[in-house]
Amino acid sequence: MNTNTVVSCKNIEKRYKNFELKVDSLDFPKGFATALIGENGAGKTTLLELIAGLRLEHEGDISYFDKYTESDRETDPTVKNNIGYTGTSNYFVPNWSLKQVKEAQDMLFDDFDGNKYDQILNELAISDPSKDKNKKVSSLSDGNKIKLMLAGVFARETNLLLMDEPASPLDPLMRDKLCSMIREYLEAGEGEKSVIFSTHNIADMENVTDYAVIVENGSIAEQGFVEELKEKYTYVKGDKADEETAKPFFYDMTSSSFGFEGLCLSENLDKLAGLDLITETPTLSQLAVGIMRANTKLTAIK
Ligand SMILES: Nc1ncnc2c1ncn2[C@@H]1O[C@H](COP(=O)(O)OP(=O)(O)OP(=O)(O)O)[C@@H](O)[C@H]1O
Repeated sequence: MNTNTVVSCKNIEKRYKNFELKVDSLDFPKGFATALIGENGAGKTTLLELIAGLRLEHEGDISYFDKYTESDRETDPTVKNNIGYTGTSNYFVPNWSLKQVKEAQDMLFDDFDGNKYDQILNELAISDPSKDKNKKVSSLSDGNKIKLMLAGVFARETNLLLMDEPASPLDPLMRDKLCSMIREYLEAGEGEKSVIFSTHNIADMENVTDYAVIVENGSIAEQGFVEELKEKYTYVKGDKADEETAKPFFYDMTSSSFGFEGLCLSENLDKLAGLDLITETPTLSQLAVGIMRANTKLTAIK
């Protein structure tokens, strides 16, 4: 698929004492929702924060909207104003009232739409703006603090949303609502708006994930449009008797006393001809877990 790029990462290296993120080339498609998926400590937050400009020191280059550099992101307000970011922890002052949170965002962002913000807070069932304006941020639950940040970014006129695990603290209904909000945001952008989010809630976010990037041990283990990945890999199940014959042609296999199952590269399926197997299109969860397990450095998981 030929697509434009909203964020392009080239030769990125970010080192900590016990960790290195190394990304040779990663282009996030413009007009789509991309999910960053990977085990704990894989480097998803590090990558998102490098893109958001919250961690500045690194090697390599990140470009935005096909033309802007990282230095443009810092100096040109049109770039910064075009990007919304939500992190895993609340960035509003705990002692602020909801009224102060709204005023601060109104002051910080020219494109902040107060009416839209109130409407989103209402839809997210966090507050009735006419009654709750004196409620303190600190009195909100973790999920409601995340909703406050989500309302803030969705109430702005941006072309790129970066969201670090937005679904984690949300209940299932609100995850569904978040998916709708992301879909509506993309549709309103008519190909110009993009979303990049990290998630461990793969099944809940599957229907809003167009492109997936699987991050493992600081590098990109796999990436692609979900529909293309579902063609590249096939989910295969078989009986115990065929396990040893099939194993060399599996990308990732788990076995029990009854049989085996796992991901196979579709191009290898002909090598399994003659075995009594069930083949299925993998779900995004099956794809992600299989790819994560095949690439993890945690031997206990293998
Ligand atoms: N400021 C820091 N100093 C040292 N090491 C760090 C720092 N920030 C992150 N790391 C390390 O970098 C690695 C990647 O962390 P990161 O938060 O990016 O992972 P993640 O994929 O977002 O994990 P999770 O799914 O648990 O949120 C971890 O080993 C972490 O300990």
